Amino acid sequence: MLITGAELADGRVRDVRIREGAIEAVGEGLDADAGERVVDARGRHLLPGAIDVHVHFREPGGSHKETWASGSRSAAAGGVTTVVDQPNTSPPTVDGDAFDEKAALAAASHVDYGINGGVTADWDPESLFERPLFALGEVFLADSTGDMGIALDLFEEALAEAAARDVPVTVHAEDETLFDESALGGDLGGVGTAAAADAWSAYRTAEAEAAAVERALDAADASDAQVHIAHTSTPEGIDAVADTDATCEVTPHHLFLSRENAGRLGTFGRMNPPLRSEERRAAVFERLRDGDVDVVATDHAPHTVAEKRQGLREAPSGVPGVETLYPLLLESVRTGELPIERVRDVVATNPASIFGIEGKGRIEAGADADLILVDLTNPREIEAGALHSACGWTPFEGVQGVFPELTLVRGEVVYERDPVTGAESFGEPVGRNVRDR
Ligand SMILES: NC(=O)N[C@@H](CC(=O)O)C(=O)O
Ligand SMILES: [Zn+2]
Ligand SMILES: [Zn+2]
Repeated sequence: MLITGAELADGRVRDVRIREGAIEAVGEGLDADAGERVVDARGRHLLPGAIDVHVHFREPGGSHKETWASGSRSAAAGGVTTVVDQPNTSPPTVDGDAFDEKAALAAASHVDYGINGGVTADWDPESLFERPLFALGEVFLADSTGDMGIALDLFEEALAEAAARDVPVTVHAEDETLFDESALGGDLGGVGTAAAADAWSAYRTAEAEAAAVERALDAADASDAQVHIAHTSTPEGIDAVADTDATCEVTPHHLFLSRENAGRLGTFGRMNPPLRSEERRAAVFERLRDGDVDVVATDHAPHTVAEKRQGLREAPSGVPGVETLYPLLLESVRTGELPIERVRDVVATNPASIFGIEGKGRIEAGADADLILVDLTNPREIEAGALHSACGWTPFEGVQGVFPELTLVRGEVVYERDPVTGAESFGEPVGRNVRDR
C-alpha cells in the first residue's frame, strides 16, 4: 500500500509505503508499483495507531459485557491498534493456567494485544512469570470490579518479584481506609440521579488516591520496580509521580467529564477512581497539555445497560472508552486545546517506550505499519448506536469526536469507515516479554 500526501503530527507532508506489515519508506514523490493500492491522503493526518495499555475485555467469564472480538472491533474503529487487557476476569489472571486460558481467547482479537497478570492472595508468581506477561497489573490497592484489592505487604512482595524479572507493574492506587462511608449513608434519591452519582465521588475521596499513590511510589523506590500509576484522576496524584522514576496514566473520562456531569450520567457515571470536581478535571487537563501526563489510556470497563441501571450500591463501577479515546483527543486538537504531537505521544509513542513495545508508536521506516488516517476538519457526534462495544452505551453520548477513516494493524486494514473489514483474528501478542514474533 502507498499512502500519499498525508500530514504527519510534526507537520511534514509525506508519502508512506507499507510492505509486509511494516513501514518501508517515509518520503516525498514515491511512485506506486503496479497493482499497489494507493490511498490519497491529501488533507488527512496520518498518525500512529493508539496503544491503549488499560482495557478490560471481560473474557473469560464476562462475555455478556464484552468479548475479545467485540472489544477489539471497537478498538479498531477508534484507531486503537494495540490493547493491554487487565487481570480482573473470571478466573482472574493470577497463574499460568488462567493466563493460558485468556491467551487462547485473545487470539480472536482484531488488533495486537498484551495480557497482564494480576496479584491476589492466591496468585502463583512462578507459573505466571513463565508466561509472556505484558506487565504485572493492574495491581489493586483497593477493591474495584472483581474485588482484587490487596494489602501492602503483598504489594511489596509483588514488586520484588516483578523487579527481579524486569517486568513493569501498573497500580490501581486508592486507599480504602480514606474513603468517606458517610457519603453513602443518606438518601441518594434513587437511580440515575445527580445525588447518586455524585455520592460515589464524595465516597472515594481524592485524598484516598493521593495517599495510595504516595505509598505505591515509596514501595517502588524501595524495590527498584518499574511502576506505572493507572488512571490517575487528580492533579495531586500526577504531581506526586512527576518527581519520581514512575510514570502515570490518565483516562479520557477524567479529562472530559467531572462531577458536573453526574446528573446526566447517574449510576452510569460510577467508576473507580470516580469523577472529580470540575476544578480538578481542568487541572488534570492542563497537566496533559503541559506534558506532565505520560500516557492516556481508557480503562475501558464495559458493563451492560441493565447492570448499570441499578441503585448506586448495586451498579458495577466502570465506563467503556476504547473507541472514543482518539476521537475525543483529536477533537481537542481540532479546537486548538491540545497540540497534535502531544496526543500522538501520550497514546502511542510514550506507551511503546514505557512498556518496551518494539516497533510500535512511531511513523518511521522499519516500524510496524500500525496507522490511522483522520480528517481533522470532520468531527461527528459520538452515539452509542454507532460504536462497536457489546455494552451498548457510552458516557460521551452527544459529545463531538474526530474518528479515524482508516485503521491499519501491521499494514492490514482492520477498519475502513464502517463496517470493520479486517480478519477476525489478525491480532498478535506484543510486549518486551514476547519473543519469536
Ligand atoms: N475502573 C472501574 O471502575 N472498573 C474497572 C476496574 C478498575 O479499573 O478499577 C472494571 O474492570 O470494571
Ligand atoms: Zn483500576
Ligand atoms: Zn482498570
